[in-house]
Amino acid sequence: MIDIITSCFVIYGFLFIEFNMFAMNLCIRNVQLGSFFGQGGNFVDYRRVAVHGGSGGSGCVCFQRERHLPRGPPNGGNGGAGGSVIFVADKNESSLYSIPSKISAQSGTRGKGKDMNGIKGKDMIVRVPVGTILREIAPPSYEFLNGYDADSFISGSKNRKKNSKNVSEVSPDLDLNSQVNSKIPKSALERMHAEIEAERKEALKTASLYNFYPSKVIDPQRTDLQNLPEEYLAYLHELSNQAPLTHDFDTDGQSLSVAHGGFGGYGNPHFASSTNRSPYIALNGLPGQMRFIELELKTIADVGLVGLPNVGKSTFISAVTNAHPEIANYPFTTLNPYIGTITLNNFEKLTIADIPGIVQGAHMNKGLGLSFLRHIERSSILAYVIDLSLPSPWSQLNTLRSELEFYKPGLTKKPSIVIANKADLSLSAKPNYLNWVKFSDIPIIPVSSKNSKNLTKVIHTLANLSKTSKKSSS
Ligand SMILES: Nc1nc2c(ncn2[C@@H]2O[C@H](COP(=O)(O)OP(=O)(O)OP(=O)(O)O)[C@@H](O)[C@H]2O)c(=O)[nH]1
Ligand SMILES: [Mg+2]
Repeated sequence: MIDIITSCFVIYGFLFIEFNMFAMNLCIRNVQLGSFFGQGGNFVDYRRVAVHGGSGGSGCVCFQRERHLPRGPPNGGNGGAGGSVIFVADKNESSLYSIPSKISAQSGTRGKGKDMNGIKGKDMIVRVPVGTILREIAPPSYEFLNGYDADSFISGSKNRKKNSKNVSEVSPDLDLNSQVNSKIPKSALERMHAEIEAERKEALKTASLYNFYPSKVIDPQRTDLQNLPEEYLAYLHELSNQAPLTHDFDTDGQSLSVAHGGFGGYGNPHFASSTNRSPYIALNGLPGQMRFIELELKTIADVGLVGLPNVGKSTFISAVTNAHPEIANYPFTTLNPYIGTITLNNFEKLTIADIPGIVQGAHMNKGLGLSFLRHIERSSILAYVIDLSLPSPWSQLNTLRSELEFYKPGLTKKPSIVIANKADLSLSAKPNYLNWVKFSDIPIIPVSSKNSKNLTKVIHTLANLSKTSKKSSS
């Protein structure tokens, strides 16, 4: 049991410092991200966050005292539990921009006399867009930060630093023994002193879970110190053995408690027994869970529009849905994804995602790179928007397909169509189309998004494809 307690405190002591450093580091990163996304509004689709449940309040040591009752029964209240950090998927959110880099829930307050229990800490509710994927990551390492020395924060933290890369890698037994063994001196007397010191430290660690009445001296030999309540031990065990978390917030209203609040300590009535009717001990509250997570927003739309820059993707989505991204005659007008919705004749909804343009070599970070493809990765249908007025328009499709395959092999296997846009623009548009349909392996629909020509045909085709893919997946 002492091992569990020791490991908890070692891990949590260190993680607390990691937690603050992590948040500090993210502040630096966010400034950089902010300037990048400054041009395209407040859109952020990736965040790393440190999450901390509130600590539990301590139990109280107190006795009923009245004029006629000089030695009354114990009446110290229990500490309030810490609040939890709860993530909720919200369809009204569209970006991770407002998620802070460090999220903590409120701590519980301590218990008071007259059986007054502490107040439970408030839960912290964090709203994330539907389509957010949450993954737990290892606590970060800060060796790259100049001048940061973990040892200056915790005395004797060398072993912890070595084991800090992954919580699950930390073995409490190993850690403790290596600390003790490394200090074993040579002479018998010194060895005995070291053993006594190690025992005393262990006893104090156990004792640190307790809240003693101030005038009482801590006696590490007390056997009642070992009788910790089951639920308290279960929580300590949970803290040191928490399983890594992954979650996909794919429906509106879905919620997940990411960091539980700490256990509130019991007041002294909990320790009253037939042999000890005036217990002078209570339990301290326990720290809340701590996790380091990454959030990645992968939009969930039925149809993903993919195309080179300036081919008319935004013009198309503006013409058929309620979304109105900026349209202009230069490349990279759109810098963030936009989601538009069409209500079909049967009142079903079809969502379409418009993303920034992709250029040849985007997988080598040309243009805006390929990271925006995460927003069409989960679409069941792909619609390639092609500028039909340019010579050999099919080469645009080849470029797009090869870039999509670079991003995620097999992505182009989804049901697809070509929206051959700007069919009104040049005389070559018609012959281009007639040549292409002869060998194309996917349907091509010539349209003019600007003049709203032939758009109903596109909507019907997309609606049918969506219906078939929904049927085959159910
Ligand atoms: N003639 C004609 N022009 C079009 C058509 N569709 C779009 N355009 C024009 O093409 C230009 C680019 O349109 P956008 O919708 O901004 O293109 P985009 O693909 O979203 O561009 P990026 O966001 O930069 O990737 C604008 O000047 C539009 O008016 C069309 O069907 N016919
Ligand atoms: Mg655009």
